Amino acid sequence: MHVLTSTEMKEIDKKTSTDFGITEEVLMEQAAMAIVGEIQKDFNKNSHLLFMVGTGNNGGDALAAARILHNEGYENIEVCIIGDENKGSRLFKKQLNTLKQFGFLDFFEFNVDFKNHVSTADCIIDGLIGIGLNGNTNDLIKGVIDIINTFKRGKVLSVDIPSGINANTGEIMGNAILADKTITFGSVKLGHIFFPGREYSGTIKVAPLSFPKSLFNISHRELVTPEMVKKLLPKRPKFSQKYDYGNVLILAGSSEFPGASILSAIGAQKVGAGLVKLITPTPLSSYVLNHEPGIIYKSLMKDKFSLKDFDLISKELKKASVIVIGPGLGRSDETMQFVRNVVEYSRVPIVVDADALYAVDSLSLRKNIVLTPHVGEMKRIVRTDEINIRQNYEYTEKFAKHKRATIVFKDATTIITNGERTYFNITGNTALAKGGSGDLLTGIIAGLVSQGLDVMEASIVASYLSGRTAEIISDEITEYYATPLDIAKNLYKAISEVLNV
Ligand SMILES: NC(=O)C1=CN([C@@H]2O[C@H](COP(=O)(O)OP(=O)(O)OC[C@H]3O[C@@H](n4cnc5c(N)ncnc54)[C@H](OP(=O)(O)O)[C@@H]3O)[C@@H](O)[C@H]2O)[C@@H](O)CC1
Ligand SMILES: Nc1ncnc2c1ncn2[C@@H]1O[C@H](COP(=O)(O)OP(=O)(O)O)[C@@H](O)[C@H]1O
Ligand SMILES: [K+]
Repeated sequence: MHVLTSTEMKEIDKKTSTDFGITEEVLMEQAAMAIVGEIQKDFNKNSHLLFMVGTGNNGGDALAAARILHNEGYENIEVCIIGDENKGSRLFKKQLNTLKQFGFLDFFEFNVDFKNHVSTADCIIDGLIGIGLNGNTNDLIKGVIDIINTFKRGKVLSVDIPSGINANTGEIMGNAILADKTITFGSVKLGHIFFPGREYSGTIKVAPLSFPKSLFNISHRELVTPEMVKKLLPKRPKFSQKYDYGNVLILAGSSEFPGASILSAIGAQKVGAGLVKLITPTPLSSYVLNHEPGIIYKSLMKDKFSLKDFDLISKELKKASVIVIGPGLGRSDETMQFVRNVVEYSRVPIVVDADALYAVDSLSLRKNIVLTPHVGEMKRIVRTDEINIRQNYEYTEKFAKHKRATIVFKDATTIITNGERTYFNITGNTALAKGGSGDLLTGIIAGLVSQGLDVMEASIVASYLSGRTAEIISDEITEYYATPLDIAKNLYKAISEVLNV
C-alpha cells in the first residue's frame, strides 16, 4: 500500500475527476458510505451520534454520512457545525443543503452546553479538518478539540485523519483529536504512520473508493505489508543444500561488548542462512555453543579488532556472500581502521551497524551496503540534533542518496530507503526497545541477503519479521518480559504467519 502526502492525495483526487470522469461528488458519496459502514458495525439506530463538522470537504464527508444514516432511520443524530457556513467549500455547502432537504433538523450551536452533548454521545464523528489542515489549529477549533478529548465518554471516529494531525508528518498542530478509529480514503497518509499521528489515529481503516490504482504510483513510498513480505521471502526448494543459502560472515564483538555478536549470528541462522561464521576478537565459544552449536565460530584471542587482523580474515572475506560488521565492536581508532578496510576491499553486500557506522563516514559507499542506525546513531552520523529526523523521512531519503547506500533508520516506525524508493515498517512494540534488538535485526538482514535478497528487500523482510514476532510473543509473555533472544527463538511464528497469508 502506498503512503501518501496530502499533496499527492489531492493530485490523485483531481486526476480521478479530470482524467477518469469520476467527480468529487461521487468520491464524497463513496467516502460517506464508507463512514456509514464503520458506524453501522458498532452502533444501532438508537445510538447517540454526534457529528462534528468543519466547513471544508472533510465536513462535507461527515454531513453526507449524517444524511445517509438519518435516511436509514438513525434517530439520535446531532450535527454541530464549527466555523462560518457561508465561507465553506462548494461541496460542504452542497451537502448542507442536501441534508436539510432530507428533512434533517437537529443542528446545534457550539456553546456552553457543548460538553453535555460530547459526554452523552455514544460516537463522535470527527469531520472538523482533514488533509486540508493549514497550520496550528485556531482558537475555535482548539477549544472544540480540547473539550472532545476531555469529556468524551463514547468512541471517536475520525474522518480521513484526526483533526489537528499533520497528514505529512504525524505531528500535532496545536492540538488534535484522539480517535479510537480513523477511516481514511484511497490509501494511508504519512501522518497515520508516524507518531504521534499513528497513536492519535487509533485503528486505521482504508476505504479504497473509486480511485484508479495506477494513480497511486505518483508516490515512491510504501507501507510494508504481510503480502509484500510473503512475496519476498526466499524460496527453499527441496533439491538444495546449505551452499544454496549463502555464507554469512559476522565481524563483531569486543571484550567490552561480547553479547551483540551472538545475537547477530543467531538472527542470521534462525532466518535460514546456509552457513554462519562468527569471528570475534575475544573468546566466547561456550556462549556461542550454548546458544547455537551450528554457528561456526572463531576467536582472534584479543580485546578488539585492529588493522593487522585484516590479513588474517581476508580469506574469509572472499568466501562470504554477505558480511555483517559492527555490533559490539567498540570505537577505538584501530578498530575503525579495520572496519574501513573491510568495507573498502569487499564487493559483497555488507550490513554496517552500531559502532561501524562511525567508521564509514568518510567512505563512498555503494547500493549493496546497508547502514542500520537507530535514532541516536542517525543524529550523530548526520551530525544534527536540531531537526526532528524521526518524522523527517525526506531527510533520510536524501542521506541515502548522498551516501549512495541503503539506510534502515530503526525506530517505532522504521524507514527503509535507497533514496529512490522508501518503505515504512510499523510492526513491533516496546519489547524491541531493549539493548540487543538491533544486533538481532542486523543478523536477520544478513541471513536473508545470503539467501539471495538484495539489501533493500532483506531489510524490509527483516524489519517486518522482527517486529511482528515481538507483537506475537508480547501477547504471550508481555512487552516487559520479552528479550532479543526470545524474539530470535520465536521468529518462526512470524514466518509461519506470513507463509499462511
Ligand atoms: N482528496 C480526496 O480525494 C477526497 C477527499 N475527501 C475529503 O476532503 C478532505 C479534504 O478537504 P479540503 O481540501 O476541503 O480540506 P479540509 O480537510 O476539509 O480542511 C479545510 C477546512 O479546515 C479548516 N482549517 C484548515 N486548517 C485549519 C486550522 N489550522 N485551524 C482551523 N481550521 C482549519 C479550513 O478553514 P479555513 O482555513 O478555510 O478558514 C477549512 O474549513 C479530506 O480530508 C477528505 O475528508 C473525500 O471527500 C473523498 C475524496
Ligand atoms: N517502540 C518500538 N516499536 C517498534 N519497534 C521498536 C520500538 N523500539 C525499538 N524498536 C526496534 O528495535 C530495534 C532496536 O535497535 P537498536 O536500538 O539498534 O538496538 P541495539 O543497538 O541495542 O541492538 C530496531 O529494529 C527498532 O526499529
Ligand atoms: K478529521
